[in-house]
Amino acid sequence: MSQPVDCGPLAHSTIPYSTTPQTPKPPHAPQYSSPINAEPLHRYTTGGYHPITLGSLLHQGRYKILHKLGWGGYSTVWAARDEQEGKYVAIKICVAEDHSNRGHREMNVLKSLDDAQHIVRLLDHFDIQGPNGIHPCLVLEMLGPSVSDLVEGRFAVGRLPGSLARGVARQAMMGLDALHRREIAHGDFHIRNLAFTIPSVANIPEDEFINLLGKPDIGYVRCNDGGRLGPGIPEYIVRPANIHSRSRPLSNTIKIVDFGESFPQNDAPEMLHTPLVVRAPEVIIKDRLDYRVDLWSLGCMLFELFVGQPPFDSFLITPKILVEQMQEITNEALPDRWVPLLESMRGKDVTEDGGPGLQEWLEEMYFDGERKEDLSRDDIVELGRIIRKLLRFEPGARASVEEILDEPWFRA
Ligand SMILES: Nc1ncnc2c1ncn2[C@@H]1O[C@H](COP(=O)(O)OP(=O)(O)OP(=O)(O)O)[C@@H](O)[C@H]1O
Repeated sequence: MSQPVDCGPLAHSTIPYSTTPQTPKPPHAPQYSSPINAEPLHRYTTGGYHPITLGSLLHQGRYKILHKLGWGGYSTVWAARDEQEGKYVAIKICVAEDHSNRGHREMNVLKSLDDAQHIVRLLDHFDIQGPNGIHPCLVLEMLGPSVSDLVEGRFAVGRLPGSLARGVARQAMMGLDALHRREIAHGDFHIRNLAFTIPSVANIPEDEFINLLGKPDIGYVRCNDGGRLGPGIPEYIVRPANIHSRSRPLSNTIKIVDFGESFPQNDAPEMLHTPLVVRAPEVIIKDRLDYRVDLWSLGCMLFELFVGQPPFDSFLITPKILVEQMQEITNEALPDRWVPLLESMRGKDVTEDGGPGLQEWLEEMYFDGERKEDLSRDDIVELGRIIRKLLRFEPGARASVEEILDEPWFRA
């Protein structure tokens, strides 16, 4: 009898872009609560997040924490003033797991990409020791909202105008091409990991900078049984700054962020935590991985950038159904070596109802009659042809980023 295949973290299959904390949520009632809903409090534990307060000084007093910019499954990210250089930066304080391999991996990759265009700049790095362990800290250039935050915050139609989408796609591909030329894979390539740059805030006074981000909104943490907070628990949770509000000027430049899943070509991991909607089929099937996982994700990203939603639906789906959806949309047979692996996966079969192919699906989604359409049918046909070159099951059959960048449609 065939063995079921462990398909990795399925917990986030219900939410398209959720992150994957490595420590499972405790089964019992939460011990702590805060009126501000941000990073999960149960992750403030040994190996988890570092508790921090506004005004803290890090790295021998060089960086002063002023606001929170965001959080992910592996870090909290803070706006800080570099007192030495008189400028504002983002500090990504990673979790302390295994002395955070992920944080160090991200740091090493960014160090090797110092001169690459469309990649977030690493300005400095250091470790801090706290009650939950030793945390790698990455000092990054401060960026603005992600592409998806911008769409949510400023484009009621749920997608970018076609010309902006084309510019974003081109820049994302230039950044990815720079990575691939250095034989590095991103491993987590999607529109949430593309962020717009912001106009320089280098020389403004601290109170003006805080005004720009909005006064921090904090919610005190309390112990649900009325007891005292443990040593690794923060005094309060800060609501991330709303940097995508309409009033703030933005540039048209984007950069790729979040290199925590990146890997060099000669040291591929066995598993990646890319969100299920953009996860390459070889990751789901558990075949060998290499940088070409990014090419599949790029195909999904292009679809989502122009259409406003990803091509595959991962809502309450099993990996097996997702691969079957991929087969339907790409209209491709699975590589022979994957067939037994797919068969052995848990999950019920879908009925053979012959759903739409990629081109049909793209047109149906783009010309849905509800959203502004500023690209022509010819544009969408071209886009479909390009995406088709990326959404190929065999990694070796996928077009390189360079080839896609060279497409006349992207050079127009
Ligand atoms: N350089 C930056 N400038 C401004 N904000 C940033 C920057 N880097 C990260 N952020 C904010 O912090 C959030 C978390 O960052 P990031 O995705 O890198 O963390 P992570 O812990 O690796 O997350 P994930 O679980 O998504 O892998 C981002 O969604 C973004 O809102």
